Amino acid sequence: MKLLQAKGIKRNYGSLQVLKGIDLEVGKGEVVAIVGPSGAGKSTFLQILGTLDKPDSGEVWIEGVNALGLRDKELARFRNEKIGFIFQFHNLLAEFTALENVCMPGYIQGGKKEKDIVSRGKELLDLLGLRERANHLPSQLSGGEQQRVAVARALLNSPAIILADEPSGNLDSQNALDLHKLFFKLRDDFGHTFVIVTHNEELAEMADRRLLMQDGSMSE
Ligand SMILES: Nc1ncnc2c1ncn2[C@@H]1O[C@H](COP(=O)(O)OP(=O)(O)OP(=O)(O)O)[C@@H](O)[C@H]1O
Repeated sequence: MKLLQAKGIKRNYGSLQVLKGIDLEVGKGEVVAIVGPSGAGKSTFLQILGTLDKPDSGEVWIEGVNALGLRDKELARFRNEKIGFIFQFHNLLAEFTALENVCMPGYIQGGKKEKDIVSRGKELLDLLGLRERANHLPSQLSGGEQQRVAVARALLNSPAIILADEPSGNLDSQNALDLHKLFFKLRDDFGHTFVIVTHNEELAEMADRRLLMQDGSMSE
């Protein structure tokens, strides 16, 4: 059983056929990059994989669960537990510290002890070289640090898969390279699995698979 399976994903916006029946299988510990021209539907596809958007037809299976078959509340819980998201703009909450932002998916999940959530949050900040930044607000962090906080947040619940949409799109080349290396370290050391939409060719070349999205279809 593959960790993630998307089958026959179709999505239209009005008369525009953005996704024309896309299949994708991702195994545990794989790093998959999706590239393609602007407007090709990469973000739309990633949103569907992340269960944030529903396709017009098709299926998304994660760890053997038919995600689109879940009801709203179950789906929200499943998403928070199984999927980590990293966006181009980190989307950190401005009024919360780095540590509080990282812990947020743990609080949302419910049923976890605050002490355990905080210790996991601190462990992740340590791992990502942000120990000294735990009590800083996002505005007090550099762009690279903010994005590493977002990575730590994505990892808090030890998700099955991490979906990243242009994660280095807002970073200078050195910070981008550092972030890319971090993804591979997280894969090598902990077996994390990534699907990354990117315009960054260097990252796409580093990935185990580079998929091209074009004209509503995807090819290797
Ligand atoms: N909510 C929406 N309503 C109508 N059309 C949309 C909507 N969202 C996306 N589209 C259209 O669907 C197409 C695919 O958009 P999408 O953002 O998935 O592309 P992309 O490949 O991620 O592009 P980019 O590389 O520029 O981010 C585009 O033509 C876009 O205009």
